Amino acid sequence: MLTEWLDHSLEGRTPSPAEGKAPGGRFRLVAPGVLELVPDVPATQASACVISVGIHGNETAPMELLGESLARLEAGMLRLGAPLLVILGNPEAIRRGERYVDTNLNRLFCRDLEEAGDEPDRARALMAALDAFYARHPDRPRLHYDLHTAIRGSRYPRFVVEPFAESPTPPEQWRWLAAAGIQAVLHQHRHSWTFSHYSKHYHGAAAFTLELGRALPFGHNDLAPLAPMGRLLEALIEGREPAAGDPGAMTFFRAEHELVRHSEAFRLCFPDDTPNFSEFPPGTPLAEDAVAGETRVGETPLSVVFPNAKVELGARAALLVVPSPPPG
Ligand SMILES: O=C(O)CCC(=O)N[C@@H](CCC(=O)O)C(=O)O
Ligand SMILES: [Zn+2]
Repeated sequence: MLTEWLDHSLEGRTPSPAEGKAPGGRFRLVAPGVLELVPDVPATQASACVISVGIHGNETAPMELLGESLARLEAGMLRLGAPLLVILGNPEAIRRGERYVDTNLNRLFCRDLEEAGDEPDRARALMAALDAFYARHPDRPRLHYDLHTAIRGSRYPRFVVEPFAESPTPPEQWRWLAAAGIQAVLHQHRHSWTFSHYSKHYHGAAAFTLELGRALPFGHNDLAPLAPMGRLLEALIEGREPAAGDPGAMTFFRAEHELVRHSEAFRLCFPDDTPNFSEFPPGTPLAEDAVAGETRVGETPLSVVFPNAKVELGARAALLVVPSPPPG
């Protein structure tokens, strides 16, 4: 049933049955593409965990990775030990194999959202599901891993974005992420209204956007480099303490500026396939925009992450980042 849930949700069918037993607990469908797993006996230290995939419809490796873990749970190779909310973010975009249908879902997770449309409606449904889930577990640590893949290659193929928020990230997260093969951490410098930011900002969750390689169609992903990440997800599902690695093995960055596309004529001054975290020396022209003019690197070298000249008007076209000391 758990593995069929992914397929049925993508086919737009309501999985049947909508609730039932799973090894160590039970499952229930909360909303289309939203599955709650409730352990019979949650481990004392277990977090209330949200794992989301497919917020962007063309980012398939996380769906395959999560599908493998759900299959192992269903087969009895894992035992549920933590309250878990599993989310398939944008089913219609996944069906089309596109990043989004009308607008980027991962910019809409704000309680003041007023826009109408399918993606705004989906954001409201996901925010409501997440609010209700965390409210059912008021005394547990909260965690949200929002799994993505990136459009371009990267000097660090596996990295996380730590959303900006008041609540500090618990230090064990750095050890878990290091053991899971994460190579770099990017600390956001301002509110970004992404799904992981929602959990951190409104619920104080330890929350990250995880970039797990490049976006490729279903069936073209090499999941081998993601095996340590799969082990982290499975430890969380079972309510076990995840393996700890050395955070010193990861490279830390913080965002310094954001390039925004203000006009149709916006263009980046470097090739489209420039890998994430490529560094540009002082004085390098980075972007030209009919409204904002030219952006150049100032006195400090800057590295570029998520460059994309074709974003919607008013949206982020790149993050400009600098190295930063490891936390703590
Ligand atoms: O590769 C790209 O340009 C985009 C990959 C992606 O979807 N990244 C997320 C990052 C979210 C964050 O800033 O936390 C996004 O753009 O939504
Ligand atoms: Zn994405």
